[in-house]
Amino acid sequence: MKTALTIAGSDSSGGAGIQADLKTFSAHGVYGMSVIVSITAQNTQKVEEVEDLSPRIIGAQLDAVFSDITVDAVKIGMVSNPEAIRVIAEKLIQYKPKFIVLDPVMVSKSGYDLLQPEAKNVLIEKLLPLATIVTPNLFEAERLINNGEITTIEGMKEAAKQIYALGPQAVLVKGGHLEGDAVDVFYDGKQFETFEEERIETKNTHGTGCTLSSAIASHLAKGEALEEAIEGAKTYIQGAIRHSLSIGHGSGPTNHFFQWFKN
Ligand SMILES: Nc1ncnc2c1ncn2[C@@H]1O[C@H](COP(=O)(O)OP(=O)(O)OP(=O)(O)O)[C@@H](O)[C@H]1O
Ligand SMILES: Cc1ncc(COP(=O)(O)O)c(N)n1
Repeated sequence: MKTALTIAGSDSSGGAGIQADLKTFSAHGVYGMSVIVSITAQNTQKVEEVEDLSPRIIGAQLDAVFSDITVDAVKIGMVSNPEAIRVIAEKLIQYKPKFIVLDPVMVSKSGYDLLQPEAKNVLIEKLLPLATIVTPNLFEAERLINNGEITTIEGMKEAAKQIYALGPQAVLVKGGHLEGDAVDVFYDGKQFETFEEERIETKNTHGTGCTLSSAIASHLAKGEALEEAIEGAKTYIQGAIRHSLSIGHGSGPTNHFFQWFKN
């Protein structure tokens, strides 16, 4: 069985973060493992509190996994602070996993900062160059390049190019927050490709970015080429949003088992 590792924050409500990633890996038939960077007390309405784990225990989790198990793909989500980012980068350079999908999580859908402001430049410097692909949403893409608001597909293409110049092997700028269809723009330094699905009208989009990035990691772990992996992940996220769950009083989670259990 192929394996994937998520390095991210825990979401107590199970809709985003580590929990969404592990459910996504399972739904793809990939064996999931986790390195927890931070613990959030959150639900579908808000993030109440965040507590970061020490760089020491983050490093120890990474050593424990990589020293024993072959990791076919890594997904990185919420990394919270500069010290955590530094130890993650150091260990990834040491262990050299074949694929790294970096979701540069900055702010929760409910508006809480999940990346400390001073950590942004460390993420750019230390993690972007290690990424097989980085998957910012519009807000994150704007913050990565500090070049104004992105409001069009052309703007997403320009942003993808500028983010590519920061060192990742490829970029997928997600258009979930744009008007109209859900269009994501891919750039790998050679060509652009757009991945398009019909927009689904729902408030239940908690964890969509986490789900998409771990679905890409799952497909890469199974040996698919990058564009094929994105295509597969985009089909998956569409089903997971279409059958998303009205759990809680706020923005409900994606449904990872929609093939078997439609809500
Ligand atoms: N309402 C929707 N209908 C269809 N696809 C959507 C919808 N909202 C988001 N998507 C898709 O879901 C994926 C995640 O995009 P989004 O821009 O929401 O990421 P995100 O903001 O990082 O997510 P989150 O922070 O909630 O985890 C993208 O492929 C996007 O196109
Ligand atoms: C631990 C963790 N990681 C990521 C997100 C982003 O997801 P969303 O933007 O849907 O709130 C989150 N809320 N919590």
